Amino acid sequence: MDSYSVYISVEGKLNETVRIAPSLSIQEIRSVFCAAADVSYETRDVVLKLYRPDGILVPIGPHIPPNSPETRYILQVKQDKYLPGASSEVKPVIDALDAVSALLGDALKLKDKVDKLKRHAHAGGFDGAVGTASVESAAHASKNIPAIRRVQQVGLRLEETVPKPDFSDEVKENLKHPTFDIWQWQEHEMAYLLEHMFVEFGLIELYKIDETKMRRFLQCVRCSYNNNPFHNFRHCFCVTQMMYGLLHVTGVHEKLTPLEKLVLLVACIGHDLDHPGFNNAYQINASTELSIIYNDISPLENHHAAVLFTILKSDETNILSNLSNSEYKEARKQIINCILATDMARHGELMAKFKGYAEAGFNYEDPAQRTLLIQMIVKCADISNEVRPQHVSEPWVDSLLEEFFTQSDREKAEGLPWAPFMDRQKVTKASAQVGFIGFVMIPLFELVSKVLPNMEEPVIQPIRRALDYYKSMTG
Ligand SMILES: Nc1nc2c(ncn2[C@@H]2O[C@@H]3COP(=O)(O)O[C@H]3[C@H]2O)c(=O)[nH]1
Ligand SMILES: [Mg+2]
Ligand SMILES: [Zn+2]
Repeated sequence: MDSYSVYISVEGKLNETVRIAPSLSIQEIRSVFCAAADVSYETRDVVLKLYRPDGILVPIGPHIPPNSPETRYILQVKQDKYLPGASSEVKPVIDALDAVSALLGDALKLKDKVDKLKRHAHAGGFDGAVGTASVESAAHASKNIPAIRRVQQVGLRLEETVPKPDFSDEVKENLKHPTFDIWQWQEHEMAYLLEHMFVEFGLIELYKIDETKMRRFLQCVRCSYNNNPFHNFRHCFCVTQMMYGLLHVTGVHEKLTPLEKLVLLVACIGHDLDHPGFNNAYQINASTELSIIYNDISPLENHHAAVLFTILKSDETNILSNLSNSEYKEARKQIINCILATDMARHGELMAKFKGYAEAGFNYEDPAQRTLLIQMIVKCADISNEVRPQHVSEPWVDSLLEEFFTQSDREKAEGLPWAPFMDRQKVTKASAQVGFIGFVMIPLFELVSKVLPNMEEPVIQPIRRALDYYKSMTG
């Protein structure tokens, strides 16, 4: 198909004509629309919305339906801005974020205890140096962990509370599929779509979750994701939406208990909280505060779970406050299990265990097998970008490589070891994806499809198409 004109009106005022060729990449198509709207193009900060005259959203991709000057689409350009000043909703969120800071700052209180121990030990000839070093690092960490810096800035970063958008039935239905276009939504809209998932699973009613608490919780989560190229709030939304989509296309949501669905939602939402943009290998090799606090054992995943439960510890944002004690205990255990399972260092171990269960005939009656199943669903969702249509998934590869290259550049500059898959001299988009899809994604999704039905057409075939696409790029 040749290139064709698409007629648009920017924000309903300025008329423009853009030329679309199906050979353009999604980034090129977006940049053409940004140029028409006279805004600079940056994937992460700008959300483009294209509406038909009747108000229906048109997906921005290689197959925008042609129109005429009489049926112009309306282009809206949205930017997630953080306005100064606080609405009444903001204060409790700041309080909750303060709690994150206070909890991590608790490490400081340990210092007194260790100082006492040290005096005691010196009297007996014991050198307490090792203990002191780690506690000082923990104290140091409390000042340097990004969540705490953000707490100090949060007054400036929080957006005024925006009323809930009226999502159409079509949007609510699309949300249940892996084809959902995650680029069309601003951050507050993604937060409301997350809220909708709790509603749809009947969890708000069952667990008596207060609407205001839910919104504060999601706002607090949103503020506790960093603006990394890849590990940001939109990634959190993608993972949660894909988990929600997987439950629907496989029908497994009917086999899961409400508590398991609650666990899956909260775990996905919290799974990369406060990710610093540098992976566990960096944390460990650079002896960062996180690696010291967590003794090199999944430092990031432990931190994500700790930040999540700090947010949940504050009554203002505790969406689990009406669970019974035993339900809360179980939910907490399972959420932590799910988040810790996202450390790819444990990939082989979890795959082998699940393979054993799958080959023996998966037993839904066995609690250990159910736990592993929900961990595997979270793992699938976490690495699922290539399940999405190409125009949705491709920008994520650029973002991931940007984050990887920033890390390896820094490792080189700091004299630390770096991984070849993060090295800008060695990696291309195609080589990164051929390896990752072939060796990690396909084995994982095929294994899970031995237990969950109906994955072939909506989930596995798109992954195979992505593999073919990237293979064709390597020539
Ligand atoms: N090359 C490549 N790596 C990915 C992709 N999706 C996820 N990953 C990696 O898998 C990891 C899963 O956990 P993280 O989100 O911490 O970091 C992720 C990336 O390192 C992808 O599409 N391509
Ligand atoms: Mg992670
Ligand atoms: Zn993730």
